[in-house]
Amino acid sequence: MLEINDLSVSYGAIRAVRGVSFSVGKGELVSLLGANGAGKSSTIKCIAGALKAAGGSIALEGKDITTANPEQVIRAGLATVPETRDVFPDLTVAENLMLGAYIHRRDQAGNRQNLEKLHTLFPRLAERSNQPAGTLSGGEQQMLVIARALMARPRVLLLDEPSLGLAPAIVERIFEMIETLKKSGLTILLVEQNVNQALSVADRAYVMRLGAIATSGTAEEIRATSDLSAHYLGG
Ligand SMILES: Nc1ncnc2c1ncn2[C@@H]1O[C@H](COP(=O)(O)OP(=O)(O)OP(=O)(O)O)[C@@H](O)[C@H]1O
Repeated sequence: MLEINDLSVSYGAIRAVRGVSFSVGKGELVSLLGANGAGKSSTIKCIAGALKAAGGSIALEGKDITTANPEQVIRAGLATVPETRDVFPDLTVAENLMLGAYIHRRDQAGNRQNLEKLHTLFPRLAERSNQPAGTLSGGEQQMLVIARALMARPRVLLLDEPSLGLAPAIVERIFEMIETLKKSGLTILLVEQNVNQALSVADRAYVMRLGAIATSGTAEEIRATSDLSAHYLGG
């Protein structure tokens, strides 16, 4: 579904991502793990079209999207939920969701149908439809940005640190939703600092360290890797 080959990302002289390769199969949930500064967000931003690749390639369902801009990436079938979790605070929950459906704006019937489906998955958002998004709690805003990305009807979803700064009980609920999305057949790439939570839902994982893939395997293999903490602690 998603094939990253020898990807590099630079900020001027800083090489944040150095020849990273990985893949995500259809219906798979793959997690990208690693300590602060390992290069996870830079990788995600590059896939999403928000950063230019300095080298390598990105293919979605066999189609090259390496130089695609963010709108072209979404149109190709890949939506991203950035870690910044930014909602439009003065717009209502419903208006925020409709902005996610921008590329399908001529298909109002399809959008209504998709919105109904998402309201079943996120009942809290249905209850808060007419409330300004800025008044939602952190967990509700996270649900809103995930639902807004799903309004684009992607086949691949990129989630950047969905648990960041949320209380443990809310994190549990966010991960339950991620599992539900996976069961619906969605292909997911999940960037996380919360290793245990990520491995509890992931089929496979890649661990990044200093801009490169340090280790990879099934969730069980990664869990059993004795040097996982070393990757996190920089050992
Ligand atoms: N806009 C930028 N300008 C310069 N350097 C940057 C910029 N963004 C990131 N970097 C650097 O690139 C490297 C990788 O950062 P990145 O945010 O991709 O890591 P990360 O694994 O996502 O970390 P975190 O979990 O803290 O978000 C870091 O050394 C960081 O300082």
